[in-house]
Amino acid sequence: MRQKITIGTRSSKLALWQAEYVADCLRKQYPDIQVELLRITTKGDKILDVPLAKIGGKGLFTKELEVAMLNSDIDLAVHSLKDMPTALPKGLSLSAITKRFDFNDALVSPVYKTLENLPKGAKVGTSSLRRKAQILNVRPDLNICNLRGNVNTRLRKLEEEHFDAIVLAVAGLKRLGFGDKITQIIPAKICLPAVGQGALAIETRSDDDEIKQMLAFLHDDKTTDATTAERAFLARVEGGCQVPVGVYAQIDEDDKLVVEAVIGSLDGKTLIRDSLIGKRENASQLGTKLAEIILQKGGLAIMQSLGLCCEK
Ligand SMILES: NCc1[nH]cc(CCC(=O)O)c1CC(=O)O
Repeated sequence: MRQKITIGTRSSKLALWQAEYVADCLRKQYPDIQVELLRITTKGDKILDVPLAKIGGKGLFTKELEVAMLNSDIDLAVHSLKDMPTALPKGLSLSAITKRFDFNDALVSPVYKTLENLPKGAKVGTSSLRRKAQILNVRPDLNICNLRGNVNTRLRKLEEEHFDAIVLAVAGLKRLGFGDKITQIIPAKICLPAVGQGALAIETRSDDDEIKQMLAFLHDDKTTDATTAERAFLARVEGGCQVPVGVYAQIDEDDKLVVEAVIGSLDGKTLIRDSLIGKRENASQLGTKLAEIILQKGGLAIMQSLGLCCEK
């Protein structure tokens, strides 16, 4: 067995927390192995002032890490699953998906606390088209303004730029110790999360069987099945975070997989939302099928109006 494992990570506080978390798990599991972090800057980290939807490009936060892995500078990369493109570069695999604890989005609104309580026309910060469309659907009066940057930056801008509320993932806030700033967990019936939100993905070289085996203890079956359906949905609509697409899958009490998803128009007036239930072993087909249904019910027209084609 190898003596040392090098984990590649972005340098944002959230990325470092995630990489440290996996490093600690590995150190506990394999006390004799040295585990190190190597910080790598990605394009997404460099372009901070442009809404992600405008930069486009898949794998904005992952590409440089993948190059390092293919060069064997690092053995694995830790990502938020939601930042992972649905198709990985040749030679790389998703080797473990960790247990998901929090999938929802959160409102941070020190004065008004909840969406319902926000005054008419309140200034709400998010650059996510998914969050924007779903929030406008229930509160068309709100003034949604762009808010980019990592979690710490966004919390700082909440005050500096006088937002009445900002929207962030519960998972990221909690990981960084900002759980107490959350004033409302936005229910999934209002806002479906991004694909894979709240789960960590560990990426390795496809042929590195040793590291894959070493990571097996971090793998969570239920989260993997659920996020497999979510990623299949996204792969079919080819949305990324550039379109208002939300999807959430979970395993119910009968061990069935329940997938819910939405495609929305940018103004939030139209939300095409539906759900499917099926067997866990058919996760991928279930996600694809739900995508077909939602596209057919009007999702395709929305995608086309955005200049995004997903006909297959
Ligand atoms: N887009 C950036 C990003 N990538 C992962 C998370 C949060 C952690 C997660 O969803 O697992 C965040 C911040 C956010 O959306 O608020």
